Amino acid sequence: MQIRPATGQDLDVFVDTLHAAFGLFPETPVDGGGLWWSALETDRCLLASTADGRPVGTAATYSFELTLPGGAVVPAGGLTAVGVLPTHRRQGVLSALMRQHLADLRARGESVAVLLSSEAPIYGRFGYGPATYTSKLTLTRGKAALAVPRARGEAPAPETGSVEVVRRDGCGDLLEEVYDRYRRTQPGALSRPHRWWELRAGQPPLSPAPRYIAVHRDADGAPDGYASYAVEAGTLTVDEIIATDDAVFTALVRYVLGHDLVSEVVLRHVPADHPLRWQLADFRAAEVSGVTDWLWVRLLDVSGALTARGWSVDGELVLDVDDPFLGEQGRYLLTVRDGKADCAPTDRAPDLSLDIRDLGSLYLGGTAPSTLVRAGHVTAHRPGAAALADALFRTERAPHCLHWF
Ligand SMILES: CC(=O)SCCNC(=O)CCNC(=O)[C@H](O)C(C)(C)COP(=O)(O)OP(=O)(O)OC[C@H]1O[C@@H](n2cnc3c(N)ncnc32)[C@H](O)[C@@H]1OP(=O)(O)O
Repeated sequence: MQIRPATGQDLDVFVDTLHAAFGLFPETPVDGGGLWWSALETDRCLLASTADGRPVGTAATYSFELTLPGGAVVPAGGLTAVGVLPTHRRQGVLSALMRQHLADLRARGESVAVLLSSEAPIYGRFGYGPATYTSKLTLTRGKAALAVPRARGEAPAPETGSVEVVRRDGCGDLLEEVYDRYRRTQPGALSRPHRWWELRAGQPPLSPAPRYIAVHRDADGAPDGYASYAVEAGTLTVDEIIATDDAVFTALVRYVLGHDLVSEVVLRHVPADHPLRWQLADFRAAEVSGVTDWLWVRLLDVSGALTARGWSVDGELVLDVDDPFLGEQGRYLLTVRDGKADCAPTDRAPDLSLDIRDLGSLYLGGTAPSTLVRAGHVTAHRPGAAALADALFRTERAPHCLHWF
């Protein structure tokens, strides 16, 4: 078997091989991912072939940026389009593709790798762990009134913004601009490269599927949020609400809840810790379902990655990190002062021992170290070590990613 980078001439073969691996036909419905393959970066596609040149496996990488806790934005190679023909499975084709993929990322200096996993058991062995989570909220419209805010102290700011409804095709660059502003403030969010918007590649509102867009504007008329939605058989389904602050999110929820001839509003992709349920007059008017992992993270440079993110409390922690797939092992002293970390090799006794996949799960603050200690994945070597790690890794808001790739 050989692994080689694809060329522009290989694109049809690449896409055909991938579709055969999934048992799909190339006419992917627009709602299922739009013209996803048109956004592939050919120079970051890998083809695995048999000795006689027959293609049997594929993998591709997107050049994303990932927002970290603290607001830093770093390059992150997004693995996608992984497929091995049913006739060649469980013979090590994916393992060979992964070795090449991770080596390519390191050669480019990317210290964080990400993916969305079709099946949860596949990628842990390659060092990836689930790092962000998402859920679906179903609101029974008749019960789901928003309550009057009841915080003491300052009166809530009066709503000065406005909402305008446009069709997706009439939005121009507005969605791209608003999304880009939002993703820079949301840990766990990925960039959506300009090509994706240009080519209408991805799930709605990127895809050509028809959608209405409720655009929120601030008091000066500048767009600061949107909701992409469609109504069918009395259910209004929101693909995504992108809001540059919580008040804009609430205003867009108020808009969709006010839609006539709708009995149910479904919000796809709501972060696990979202305050919306607390804003309803009836806490049970929102049913949470489909809670699932979304973005998986793999670190390729432990020190580089840990020093890139921001931290909210001071402290010191010694981490013993094992990376079985790459055959690496390291012990690091993480020292956090004033929001920044220093991370250096050490021979001090470890506080926690963990696999690189677990560090990927902790990295964005979406998984508590104590949860993985209790699950038996991470070893805490002294009392209080897990609580200290919880305090260090915790972020003010859960990381969240709603980009599909
Ligand atoms: C980021 C993305 O693109 S996600 C999309 C992934 N693709 C798909 O789901 C399409 C359908 N599935 C496939 O094409 C293939 O089954 C793949 C790509 C998941 C796996 O490819 P293979 O070449 O069979 O994997 P490979 O032989 O390298 O397996 C390595 C190890 O992972 C295990 N493994 C591979 N796939 C799975 C799976 N779906 N579930 C559980 N274990 C798995 C193998 O058993 C093997 O374990 P071992 O080392 O203990 O023997």
